[in-house]
Amino acid sequence: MTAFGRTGVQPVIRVRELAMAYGDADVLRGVDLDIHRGEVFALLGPNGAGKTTTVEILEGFRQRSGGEVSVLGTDPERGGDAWRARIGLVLQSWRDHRRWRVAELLTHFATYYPDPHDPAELLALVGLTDQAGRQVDRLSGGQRRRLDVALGIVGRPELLFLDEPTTGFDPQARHEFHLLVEQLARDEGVTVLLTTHDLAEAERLADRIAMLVGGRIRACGTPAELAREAAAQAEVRWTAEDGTPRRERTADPSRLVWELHRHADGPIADLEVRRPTLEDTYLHMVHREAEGTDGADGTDGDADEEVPAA
Ligand SMILES: Nc1ncnc2c1ncn2[C@@H]1O[C@H](COP(=O)(O)OP(=O)(O)OP(=O)(O)O)[C@@H](O)[C@H]1O
Repeated sequence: MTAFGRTGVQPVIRVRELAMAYGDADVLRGVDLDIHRGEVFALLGPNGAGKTTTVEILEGFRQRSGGEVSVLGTDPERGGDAWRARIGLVLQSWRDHRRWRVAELLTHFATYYPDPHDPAELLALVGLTDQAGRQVDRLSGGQRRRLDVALGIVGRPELLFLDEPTTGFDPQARHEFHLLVEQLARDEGVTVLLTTHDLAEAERLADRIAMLVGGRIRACGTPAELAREAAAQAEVRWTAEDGTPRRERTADPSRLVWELHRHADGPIADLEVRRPTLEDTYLHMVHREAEGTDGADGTDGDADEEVPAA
């Protein structure tokens, strides 16, 4: 974990009390976020939680109902062409230019930007060199998505929005895409905001993860911090002295292991501690919200906090 939030540098994305209502329906009820330069940040949440709404507000495509938003130092509602050129979008629904050839399309998009990537180099980077002369509508789903990514980054954006980027990727393509995102963040300092339903992808790629549930950020931090905040329980497994397999869930596995050792005559057979996964944490958060047991007490993910409030 880097020292994001402690540098005093203006975050790339700063959101305070963001509210959004569609008619009578409150979708966002006071979202706070700080996302810093070079950070890969994942926004998770159940269907209909408001992830796309949030991202569209940040991209300047949707007008918010309330709150403050700054993206690259500008309110997206007032962002002009120069601001937009600093942002890359990889949307879910890009379906234009079917009859163009891959290299032609990328070269054409490059002309919109002052300092674009070299199209041939970019095709190599996303693994599409062999498809350079192919018509867009002859690409496979995964190849098409790689082209979407190439189009999203051709202008050397400082900030890249990735909306469910690897849907339809095979495992190899997904792996290569993850390497590409890591490279963009690490080598070029690109800030990435990713929405995904793939928890393994979020865990693999993101420096920090925010969980948007019930119109608020319910938790924000590294996967380990989220697990602590959710107090999701670890599972301890062992084989008892009479040979019976045992398992117990606990928030304090080291105490349980210590107790086991205190009462045992020798080593504990097959002892195993399984820490809560991001999926455990996520499901815990979503269930807590559904049951109305979340206090909504202001711990909603001020991303400046290195360790979220317990
Ligand atoms: N233009 C709109 N008019 C009215 N309601 C909308 C509009 N767009 C979204 N909504 C509603 O707002 C809520 C949030 O939608 P949004 O698409 O932001 O969720 P999401 O978290 O991106 O969901 P998913 O994971 O399914 O993509 C949903 O209940 C949706 O029906």
